[in-house]
Amino acid sequence: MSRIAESELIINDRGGIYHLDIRPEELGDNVIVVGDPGRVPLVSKYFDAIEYKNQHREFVSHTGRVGNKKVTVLSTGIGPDNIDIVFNELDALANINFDTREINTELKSLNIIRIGTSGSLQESIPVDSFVAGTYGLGLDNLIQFYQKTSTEEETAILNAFKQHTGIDNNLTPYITKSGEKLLAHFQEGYHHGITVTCPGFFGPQGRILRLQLTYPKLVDMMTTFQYEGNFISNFEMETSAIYGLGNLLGHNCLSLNAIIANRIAKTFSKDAASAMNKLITHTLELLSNL
Ligand SMILES: O=P(O)(O)O[C@H]1O[C@H](CO)[C@@H](O)[C@H]1O
Ligand SMILES: O=c1cc[nH]c(=O)[nH]1
Repeated sequence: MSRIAESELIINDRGGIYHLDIRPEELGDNVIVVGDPGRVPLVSKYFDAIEYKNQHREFVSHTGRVGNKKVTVLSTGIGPDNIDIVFNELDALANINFDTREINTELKSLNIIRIGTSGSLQESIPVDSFVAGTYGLGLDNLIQFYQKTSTEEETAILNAFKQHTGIDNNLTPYITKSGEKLLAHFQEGYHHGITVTCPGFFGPQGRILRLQLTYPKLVDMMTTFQYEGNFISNFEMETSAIYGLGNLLGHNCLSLNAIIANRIAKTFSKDAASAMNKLITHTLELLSNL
């Protein structure tokens, strides 16, 4: 097994990984990722005990116990580029020996659940409701840097999406299925649909303030997309990268989002904090019983 060099796997003075500043023994097998660093204590306040707290840049993490489960809640910041850092470093903590710098012979699969906020692309999915993403469809280009293979089902949905939207070669969308084992637990109380990930909040999500858009019809095209029972429920800025990298690395991933904006009804939640609190408590309850 070859040794990974100091420039590739960067370990700081206290034995923590470079960006996350977490040590291998400080990571739970169950990881909740949230975009907003301020959301980390809103999750960990429901832990039965907190054992570790770390912070470096936007990556705040608390690790503790929920029932008999060791759980880490970690903020990712915004966007697929941050997910590249978070997922490679989480996987290194789980699957690389920090003393020998070699990949472990037995690989660990983490349960990784995103608890995020999102915009709805269907009038029937109102603000303050919850979506569990069946697939992550990326309009970002992160996965193009990795050797990804796709299932026939993923390829068929992606081809139908490209045909329906008439998207040009400047965009290279990709799609990955959610972790089915986790999704099976998040049924009642959740809408299910494809979560689209955009590499921006404004232009890529069709918002116009002062700049005109290259793809002004993209939101409409996403709303009307249908393929063999699959449709696009919502969009945000991390899920495609979470499902894409999580799948390549062998982790079980699920993206849960509280809808705070409905882009079709043009409404915005009046109490997003309550919706988020409900999603957090429900997720922890289900996680503790997995
Ligand atoms: O609330 P979080 O988890 O950050 O998620 C959503 O909110 C941010 C944009 O406001 C993006 O990160 C988007 O994915
Ligand atoms: O519309 C929205 C709401 C939350 N997060 C997003 O990325 N978009």
